[in-house]
This record gives sequence, structure tokens and C-alpha cells, in this order.
Amino acid sequence: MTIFYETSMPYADAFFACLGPCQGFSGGSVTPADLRYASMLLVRSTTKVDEALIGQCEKLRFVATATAGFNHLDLDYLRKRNIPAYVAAGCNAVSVAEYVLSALVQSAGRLQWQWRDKTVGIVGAGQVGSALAARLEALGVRYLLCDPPKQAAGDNREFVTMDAIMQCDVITLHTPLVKNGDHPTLHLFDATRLAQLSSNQLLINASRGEVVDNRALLAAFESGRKLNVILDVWEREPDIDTRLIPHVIFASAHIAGHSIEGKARGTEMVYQAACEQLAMEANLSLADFLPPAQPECFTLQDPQPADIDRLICAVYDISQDDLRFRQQMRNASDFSALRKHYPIRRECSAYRLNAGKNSVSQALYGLGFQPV
Ligand SMILES: NC(=O)c1ccc[n+]([C@@H]2O[C@H](COP(=O)([O-])OP(=O)(O)OC[C@H]3O[C@@H](n4cnc5c(N)ncnc54)[C@H](O)[C@@H]3O)[C@@H](O)[C@H]2O)c1
Ligand SMILES: O=C(O)[C@H](O)[C@H](O)COP(=O)(O)O
Repeated sequence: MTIFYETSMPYADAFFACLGPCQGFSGGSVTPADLRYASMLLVRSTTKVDEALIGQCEKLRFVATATAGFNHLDLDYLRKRNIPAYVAAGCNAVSVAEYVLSALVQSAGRLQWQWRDKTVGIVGAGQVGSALAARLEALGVRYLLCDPPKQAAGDNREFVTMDAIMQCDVITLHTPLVKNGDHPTLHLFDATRLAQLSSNQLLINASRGEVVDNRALLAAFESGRKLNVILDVWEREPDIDTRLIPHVIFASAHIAGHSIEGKARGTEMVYQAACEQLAMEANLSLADFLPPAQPECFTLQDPQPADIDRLICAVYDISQDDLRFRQQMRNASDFSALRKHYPIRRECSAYRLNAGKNSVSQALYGLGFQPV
């Protein structure tokens, strides 16, 4: 029995070594021959798990991904083979929510608006959409949710239609890539929807690149339309259309979910699922490995509303990712390298906050900062 795992999972060696014989591989490089004797295959999104990869892999009993998205797993094929598949649902939801908050803060100057007075339309009210909604709630920012599958399933939150979302100041996309069925998201923002956006709105895509028709978006920009767009995800990653970059407010290499907690929580969840498969006790936890944040604590004598923006960006500053992206992004291998060598980024919950008790400090605790 050999467990094969992608080495891009933080703390993978430490988590998986105690499960039995293990072998690491780097994302995208594993071959069907390598996996001949694999009993478990543990991946991130850069390994496509389909018949071509595992067709000859007769001993395979379990596949898991340390990511929230799972469109790199051929679930129909895994079902046909009776191989259970585990997805680390929600592992990086907080990371993406904090990416969106930083995007809102940092684009406010460019858009010349007070972002906390705006209405945010959240498309997809799953793990990420809900984490974002909770943070907007803590900050007193108005938001609307659109999620037809959840609404149809009886989720008792209040939902609006896409038409209502199209009236919001900010529209932020948090759906999976769905190609068929009643609520497809492939090119949800096609030429028609893009044509409905005004120059007073902001569109953020940190879901999957294909949710926005990138060709139609480029055509809109090149025709002179003034659209405010922030893209973390792109069609055809890593071989993206670089002509879009100069037109967007912030551009990054699919790293919204790449806080160290977001990635390592994925490893921890996969470890727990593997333990369950092997009927072993899961004795390790993420807290055993995460280093303390730097600084460990923020102190505010007299917290003011401006401190909220300052601390959001002190924890994660989207403009730094944008700068690196514009400086380094030339071709597909740059895109992959930017992801592979992503700097350590922490979540708000990694920091303690010494700020007493007023409405501003309460809002900051609502973002996850730990009260001293
Ligand atoms: N950029 C990143 O780094 C990053 C990180 C995490 C997740 N993601 C992407 O974001 C997606 C959302 O992540 P999640 O963890 O919240 O997933 P999730 O499955 O918890 O939530 C997705 C939600 O979208 C809803 N949905 C599906 N089709 C819809 C439609 N047509 N209109 C509106 N809502 C629809 C679903 O009902 C579900 O509630 C993932 O599938 C993944 O593709 C990207
Ligand atoms: O779906 C997800 O969880 C995210 O898109 C995640 O950030 C993908 O990360 P990757 O495996 O490509 O590093």
C-alpha cells in the first residue's frame, strides 16, 4: 500500500508519514506508471484525476483533494470504479473572504467611493459566500445573496435573483464551475451580462475563470467600455489571456484561497479523511504545525473606523499580489511559478488584537482577530 500525495500541500510529510508508506510528487508531474501501486491519491487542483491518470491503478481505494473546488476530479469515473472521493469543503473559505475584503478596501480609492456604504451582491452562498457574508455583517455592510440551488433546497436565508444582483454596486462570484443542469455557471457572465454592467459597479471573480467569458470581457474592454473588474481566476489557467491584465483593477494568479491556514487546513482535512478510511485515530492537528504570526498582536489605543481598512490590509494586501503579478506574469509558467512560490500569508484569526471594547473593535473581532 502506498499513499501518493502532492508535495504542494503544506505539512504533507508531517501529516501523512504516520499513515504508512508515502510518496510525494509535484503537481501535474505524476504519471499513470508512477501510480501503479497507489492505494490512496491525495491531490490539490493541479492534478487532474481521471481515467487517463488512474485507469491502470487497480489498487486505488481512495482519492482526496485538499481544495474546495473539485472540477479536477472526474467524479463520474471515480463512482464507476467505486473509489470514494473526498473534497476539503470550506478549507479556504476564510482566505477567499479576506481576499474579497482587501479587494474592496484597496479598490475604493480607484472607484472614489466609500466601500462600506455599498451593497455587495454575493453569487454563490456556500462556504466562501457565507464566510464573506458573515464578515460584511460584522462590518455593517449591506449584502444580498443569490444561490438558486440552495434556495431550491430550502435554505432559509433570504435570496435574490440574478436580476437583483445586477443592480448591486459590487458583484462577487463564489460559485463552482457548473457546465450542465438547471443552474449552470459556465459563462454566467457572458457578453449579455457584461453589457448590463455600468462603470459604477465592481465585478470580482475569485471562483473559477470560466464563470466569466474572458473573450467577451476582453472585447468589452477593447471596445472602450469602462468596466471595473478584479480577477483572481482566469479561463484556461495557467495559459491565460494576458491582454486582460492592463484592463483589470487587480490581477492575481488564483491565490485568493492561498493563506497558509487555507492551504494547510486542506491538508489537515484530507489527513482526517484518510485516517477515517484507514480506521486510524487522527492525532495530529494543524495547530501542531502553524508558526506564530508576525506580529503576534496588534494594539489599538482608541480604535477608529479607518483602523478597520488598515488592519484588513495589514493582514492581507491584494495590491502586493497585483504588483507581483504585473511584474512577473508573461506566460503560463510564470502563472504556475507565482502560485508555487506564493509568500506566507496569514488569516485574521492568526493575530491577537488588543483594542478594548467599542464598535470598531467588535467589528474587528467579527473578522476573526482574537481578543487579548
Ligand atoms: N480563487 C480561489 O483561490 C478559490 C478558493 C476556494 C474556492 N474557489 C472556488 O470557489 C467556489 C466556491 O467555493 P465554496 O467553498 O464556497 O463552494 P461551495 O460548494 O461551498 O459553494 C458554492 C455555492 O454556489 C452555489 N451555486 C451553484 N450554482 C450556482 C448558480 N448558478 N448561481 C448561484 N449560486 C450557485 C451552490 O449552490 C453553493 O452554495 C469553488 O467551487 C471553487 O471553484 C476558489
Ligand atoms: O478550489 C480551491 O480550493 C481553490 O481554487 C484553491 O486555491 C486551488 O488551489 P491549488 O490546488 O490550485 O493550489
